[in-house]
Amino acid sequence: MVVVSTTSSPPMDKELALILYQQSNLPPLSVLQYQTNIPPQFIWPDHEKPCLNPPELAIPSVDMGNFLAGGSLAVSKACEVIDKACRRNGFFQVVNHGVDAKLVAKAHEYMDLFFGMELAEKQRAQRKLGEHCGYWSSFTGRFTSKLPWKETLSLRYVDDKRFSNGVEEYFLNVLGEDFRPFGKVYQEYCEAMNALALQIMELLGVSLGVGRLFFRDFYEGNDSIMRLSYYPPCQRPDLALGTGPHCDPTSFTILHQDQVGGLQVLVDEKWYSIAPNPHAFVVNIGDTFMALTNGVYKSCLHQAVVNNRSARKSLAFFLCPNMEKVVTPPTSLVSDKNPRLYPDFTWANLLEFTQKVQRAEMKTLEAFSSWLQHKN
Ligand SMILES: C=C1C[C@]23C[C@H]1CC[C@H]2[C@]1(C)CCC[C@@](C)(C(=O)O)[C@H]1[C@@H]3C(=O)O
Ligand SMILES: O=C(O)CCC(=O)C(=O)O
Ligand SMILES: [Fe+2]
Repeated sequence: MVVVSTTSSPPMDKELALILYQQSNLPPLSVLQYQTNIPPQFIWPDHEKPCLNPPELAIPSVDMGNFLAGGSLAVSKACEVIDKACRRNGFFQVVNHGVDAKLVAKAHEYMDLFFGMELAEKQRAQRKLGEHCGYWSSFTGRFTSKLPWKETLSLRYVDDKRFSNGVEEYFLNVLGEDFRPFGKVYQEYCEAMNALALQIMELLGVSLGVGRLFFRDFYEGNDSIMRLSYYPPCQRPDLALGTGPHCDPTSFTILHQDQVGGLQVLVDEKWYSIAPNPHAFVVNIGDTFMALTNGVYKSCLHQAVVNNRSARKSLAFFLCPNMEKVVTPPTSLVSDKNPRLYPDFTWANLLEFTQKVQRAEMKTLEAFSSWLQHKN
């Protein structure tokens, strides 16, 4: 069933509307954003309906400036904050991170340009079924219910000299020479995120007592995902969700959200919002790192809500291990008292699970573990 209210929509090319209707039964969000009658595919069940005005989370801040300056007292202070946050819910933010504010601003600017393009142009980078990179929007996706109110562009970033210009080349190969400036900005942004991610890994190694280089080395050659998310306004933010409740299946995420706000996290069964801070990156532990620490550091349920006033953007760098690396916790984190919680796996296994078997939601790690054990 399609619910199309024609009252407040801007005009749309009739031929395009027809093609889209035939393909998916859903008009694109550029049309739906004006409608109060939203298609049922976007309406989330009652127990997952968005919480619109939750209290703000007092998110712990880690000053990377002190760490970068190299003082050992500063490192142990930062690690104390990280350890406490990661044992509890896996969310903290980093400030004085050394990433150029102009680069972050450019990355947002180019998102406006990309998502503002004609649909057919964006679809030249269409993400294929079962793959995790490319342009994606709900009406072209693999799901039919609990659709997220967003469009995304996901890019693969590999920390390997052999793919040193991989992001830039993606734009050139898929979208053409005119997109070189996009490629350059996101190449540079991914490199900055990778450098920051490896620094945070050093802090995580110290805070878990496994040594400063343990995780840093593990994530060398990482095969990560850079995702640009664009959330158009929605006339029924009480019914729809930009990104539904989930734990990131990845290792950790470094997120920059714009000033609009919409990121929420579930702590002790209650939703809290994470206020935008243009100078900070929000970091959250994902399921892969939770497994790598044998459950000591937690991944935590979060979501992104939408609003009826303005579009929202976020830039997420999902750090992932190299596809071949076996995710197995260091021996110091396993004992009779703390037996293994998850089987050994590779990121290739978990990625396959989220792309071909079950969408990442709540309890993905448990579902994945039993799928893997039955598969082998
Ligand atoms: C490997 C991934 C799958 C998702 C993108 C990255 C990391 C986060 C995952 C995701 C965002 C979790 C919520 C559901 C999802 C389908 C989405 O809303 O986009 C997930 C991504 C995905 O499967 O594409
Ligand atoms: O856009 C956001 O603020 C968060 C999105 C998110 O959690 C994700 O893409 O995994
Ligand atoms: Fe997430």
